[in-house]
Amino acid sequence: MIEVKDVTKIFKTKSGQLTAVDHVSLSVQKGEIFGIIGYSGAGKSTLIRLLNGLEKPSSGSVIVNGQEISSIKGKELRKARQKISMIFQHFNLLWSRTVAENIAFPLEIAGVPKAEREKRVQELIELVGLKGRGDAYPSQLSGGQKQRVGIARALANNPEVLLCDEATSALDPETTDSILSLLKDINERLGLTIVLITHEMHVIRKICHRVAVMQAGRIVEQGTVLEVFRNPQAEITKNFVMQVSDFKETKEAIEHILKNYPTGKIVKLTFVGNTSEQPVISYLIKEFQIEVNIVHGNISQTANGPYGTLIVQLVGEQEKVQKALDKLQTMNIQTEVIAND
Ligand SMILES: Nc1ncnc2c1ncn2[C@@H]1O[C@H](COP(=O)(O)OP(=O)(O)OP(=O)(O)O)[C@@H](O)[C@H]1O
Repeated sequence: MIEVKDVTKIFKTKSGQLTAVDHVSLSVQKGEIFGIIGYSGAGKSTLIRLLNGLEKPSSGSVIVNGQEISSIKGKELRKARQKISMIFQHFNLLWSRTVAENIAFPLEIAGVPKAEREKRVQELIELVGLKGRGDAYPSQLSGGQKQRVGIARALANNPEVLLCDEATSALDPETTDSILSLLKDINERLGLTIVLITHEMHVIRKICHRVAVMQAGRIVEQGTVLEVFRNPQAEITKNFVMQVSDFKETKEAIEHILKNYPTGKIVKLTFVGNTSEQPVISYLIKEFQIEVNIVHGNISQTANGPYGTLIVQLVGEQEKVQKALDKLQTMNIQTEVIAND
């Protein structure tokens, strides 16, 4: 659905040339939710603007829905853009228009007749959960409701792709979750391809199928969300994964247990998919006659399935502890020894 091939974007600034996007390649499948995560200045906004032709690459090509967005312009580009919608962090609503009139706006531009427009607006209002609020003005809505209007407006012309530029960054955590659920629901119901940019790993974990991590204009890592969570490679990715893993608590818990139980091995176990539901602890105790103390545990749901980490202290004869670790590997549970006695 989307092919970004070796794209570089260089801006000319007063202080010289600035490479915002640096030899980026990625592909997004139809119906997928693809997340791009990075800190401020990583080049995410520039990359997403390249996807709808708001920016032109300095080199490389961008193909969306079979059309080379990077080389078309004028009327042809405007037409292609109707199928590539976007929602924004600050919603970008028209403040003097009602909810219904905001949603109708892209339909007016596309020349849809009035009766058809009104019908479509009502459908969209219901789809995003704003029934009864059609006559309200944006200033009368909460942040979450404003973003729902943004989503309805973006869906008006039945796009193939929805681009989300930090769409939940201005919202509180609960509202963020409700907007993410709405996006996931729309993705599933309409088969809409979604590309989102964010600096929050929570957003990636909650709805994305695949993720690319961006740093200084480059993609330093990409893969399924489950794989990246389980086995982050780059330092920056490890930091992002830590955002959602209560690491501080874990560190304190490990220090506490090391002080109180200075024997045994402290091991981090990582489970994915079905392995997260196996009765591992009781199995280890029974099978290897070792003591297993739980230090910390956490299971998260991702769009690719559950993923969990468990930090345990294993105490017992060294040989038995080693056998238990070997066995865990064969059960597709990743083990990492954090501290030895
Ligand atoms: N039109 C422009 N002209 C000059 N420099 C630009 C332009 N747009 C972006 N940049 C620069 O390109 C780099 C990447 O910016 P970009 O906005 O794409 O990053 P980002 O990851 O989206 O960060 P943020 O979330 O802060 O917007 C930054 O150094 C920025 O200053």
